[in-house]
Parts: sequence; structure tokens; C-alpha cells
Amino acid sequence: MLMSRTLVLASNNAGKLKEFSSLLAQIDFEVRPQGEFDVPEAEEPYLTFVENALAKARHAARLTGLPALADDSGVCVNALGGAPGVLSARYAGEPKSDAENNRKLVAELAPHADKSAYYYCVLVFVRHADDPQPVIADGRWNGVIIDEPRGAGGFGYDPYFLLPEQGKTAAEFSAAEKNAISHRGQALRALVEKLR
Ligand SMILES: O=P(O)(O)OP(=O)(O)OP(=O)(O)OC[C@H]1O[C@@H](n2cnc3c(O)ncnc32)[C@H](O)[C@@H]1O
Ligand SMILES: [Mg+2]
Repeated sequence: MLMSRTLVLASNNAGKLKEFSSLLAQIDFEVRPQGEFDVPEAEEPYLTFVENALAKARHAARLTGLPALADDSGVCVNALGGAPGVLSARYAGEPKSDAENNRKLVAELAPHADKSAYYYCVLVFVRHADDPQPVIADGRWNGVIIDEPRGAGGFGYDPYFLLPEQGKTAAEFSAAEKNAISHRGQALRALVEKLR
């Protein structure tokens, strides 16, 4: 049944969808991924996370007629001037491949002593496709890039993203531990506050 409080999650990334499913348990919407509505991937041509997230949210809202929530995120490496950044999903080209992206990142970073990096996530919620007041929240998670993978959890760059304080990569955290401190967890808690 389609309730009026249904929200479409404007993402095709299985790793993100998994993290959202527990994070969104606290909001008063029935959350359904855009794949259930056969929404094709939106174009993400912009230079900023927020513009890409807004484009994804509007696209899903337009095609479903439902409120939509989009996530644009990535890993930003300081020695690489913030790359891969908004290009994180396709850093090594098409088709998207976490393994190829990680291989490229480690190779690009090899000549640099500074391995510091951060994950960044912007969430955009629109009530409808032309919503003039999208609700926006973001989060940032600092770490360093290592050159050998560790851990089997998470997705994307997680096995190479080390949290020095915890002595673990993001892929060595449980799903709940990652959500408690990650860029996405921070952004979602901030967004939920704004939607109350
Ligand atoms: O656009 P959607 O459909 O949501 O899926 P996507 O994977 O293309 O998502 P983005 O365009 O936002 O690109 C984000 C990329 O940044 C990386 N990334 C973001 N958050 C991450 C996380 O928590 N752990 C590991 N990698 C992450 C990962 O490579 C993602 O594919
Ligand atoms: Mg994408």
C-alpha cells in the first residue's frame, strides 16, 4: 500500500541503502528505494555534492510523485586536492568498480606522505520535485588512506579508510558502529532533527 508518508530513497547503491535502512527506522516515513519504482540513475554532472544530491532527489521525486531523499557522498584526499571527491563512485571510470577505484586511489597516493582524507556526505530531502526549500544536512568523517585493505564490512573505500583513533578501518566496524560516527550517520541525524 502506498501511504501518503512514503518516501523514496534516491540511491541505487546497495551499501548506502543498507546503512539507511537502520538509520531511517526512527523517522515517520515508509522508506522505499527508487529501484522499486524503476527510477533510472540520475545524471550527476555537478562540481559540488549538494548540487548532485539535489539533482538526484528531484529526479526521484519527479518520476515517483513522492517525497525523496538523496545522498551524495565521497572520499576527499587532502594530498590529491580533494579528489576523488564528487567523482568517487567513478574514479577509475566506467563501469563503476570499488576494486578499481581503490587500486587507483592507492596508486595516486603512493608518492605522497600525507595520507589524510575524509568522507563527506550531503543529504537532500525534497517534499516534491519542485520544492523551493529542500532540507539539507551534511557530515564529515576524518581518517587516513592505507595501502592494504582491512576488514570485510561496509562498501566502497571502507577497507582502505583507517580511523587512527580506533585503530580500525571503516570496514572493520560493525554496521551499527559505523552508523554511530560516520559522515552518513552524522548527516542523517542532523536531517532528522530538521524534519521534526
Ligand atoms: O548515486 P547513488 O545511486 O546514491 O550511488 P553512488 O554509489 O553513485 O553514490 P555517489 O554518487 O554519492 O558516490 C559515492 C561514492 O563515494 C564512496 N563512498 C561514499 N560513502 C562511502 C562510505 O560510507 N564508505 C565507503 N565508500 C563511500 C563510494 O565509492 C560511493 O560509490
Ligand atoms: Mg552516484
